[in-house]
Amino acid sequence: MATKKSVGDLKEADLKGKKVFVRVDLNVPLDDNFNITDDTRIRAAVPTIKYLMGHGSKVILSSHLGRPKGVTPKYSLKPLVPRLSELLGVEVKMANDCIGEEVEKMVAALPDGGVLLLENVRFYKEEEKNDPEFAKKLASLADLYVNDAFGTAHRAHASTEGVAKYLKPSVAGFLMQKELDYLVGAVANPKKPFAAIVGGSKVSTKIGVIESLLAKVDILILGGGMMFTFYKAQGYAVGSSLVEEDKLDLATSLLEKAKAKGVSLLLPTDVVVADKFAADATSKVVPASGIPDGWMGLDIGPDSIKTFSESLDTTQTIIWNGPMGVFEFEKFAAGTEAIAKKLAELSGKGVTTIIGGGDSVAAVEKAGLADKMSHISTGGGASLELLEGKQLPGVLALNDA
Ligand SMILES: Nc1ncnc2c1ncn2[C@@H]1O[C@H](COP(=O)(O)OP(=O)(O)O)[C@@H](O)[C@H]1O
Ligand SMILES: O=C(OP(=O)(O)O)[C@H](O)COP(=O)(O)O
Repeated sequence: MATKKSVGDLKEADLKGKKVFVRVDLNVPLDDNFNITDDTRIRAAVPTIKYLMGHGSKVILSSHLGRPKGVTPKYSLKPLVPRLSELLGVEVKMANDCIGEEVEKMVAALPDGGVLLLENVRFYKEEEKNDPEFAKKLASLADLYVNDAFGTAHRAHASTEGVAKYLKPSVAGFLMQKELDYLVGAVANPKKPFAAIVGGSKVSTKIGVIESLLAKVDILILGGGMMFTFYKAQGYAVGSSLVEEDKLDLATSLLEKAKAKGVSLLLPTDVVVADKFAADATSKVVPASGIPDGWMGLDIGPDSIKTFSESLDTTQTIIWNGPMGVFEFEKFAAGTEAIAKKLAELSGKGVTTIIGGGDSVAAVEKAGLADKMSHISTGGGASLELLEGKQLPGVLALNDA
């Protein structure tokens, strides 16, 4: 992917007094009372917005929230205004729509350095259809386009892709740039030795990532639910653990590929097994080759934690995608927590540690270690696609540097 022009490359004259359409990903979790339960994505959007405010731009913020079908009050962006205002230190104005006359009036009334938040762009079905007329209407509100919505960059929607056709320049925001620097840059040119840790529930959702990383890493550590498909492929009994029967051949071929490429592939040597899939299940540690009938593996065991930690001690760059066990249950969270702690410790020693979105981020946050890592991605699906080596439409649409 060619390097994209960044908001930091624009000159004072490009920004002062200009109306800037900024696509951000403010798709944050809200509880039943509309309280924000995790404001990471709002905080991550702040540097670009503050930069534009500081350069005298009129900032028009656009985002989606959830997956509404038409106008759905539950998915309004209004509950985000107080937190956004607090973080930006200004009173953010809120529009009741994202296009139309009312919105145009509000944009016209914005002072230099002012911020207007448009209502959920997915209230229009045209957004996800990437309808050109709708994209034109969004574009007509502004003079230039900044895309800082990394979490939605894998979607070719009107506000993430279409709008770039009608606004020049179209540039990347600071968050977008940081995500690409780590998830593309650091992975393509890592300080070596380079290790990848891949976990999560299924092999099928991670095949692309494993294959793509096999070409780059020195060490590949596999854990989580997917490990049992690899065990079974090697002839081990797996009890009632999660197995994808139709992926056994694929698991064998991935093991062979790793060997051929000289990648040190580590599978857990011991497993925490449970008598049922529940938080209060009876559990015990068994060797990988000794999973009893009727028991299911829900975490990696202490020997595996030790072996994985020792091999990570030798590395300079680590990327992690997918938990080591069912970390949502306290009893089976030890493996994931230990890996999170190890990465935090190694970050402190100068190792580059990258957490590739999704549940691994939730696990690191649960362990209170988020601020210790080199980079935590704000995108689940988007980071997965990047790690698979795919191009993101929201990035492709931007002007080259
Ligand atoms: N041994 C296991 N058996 C069943 N599910 C597991 C196991 N280990 C991890 N998981 C589950 O995998 C899920 C995360 O998988 P995935 O979505 O692939 O990860 P990520 O979101 O990080 O990419 C978690 O909900 C976790 O409980
Ligand atoms: O939360 C998001 O995706 P993620 O859960 O994969 O990180 C993004 O805001 C994209 O949302 P979408 O998957 O409804 O297009």
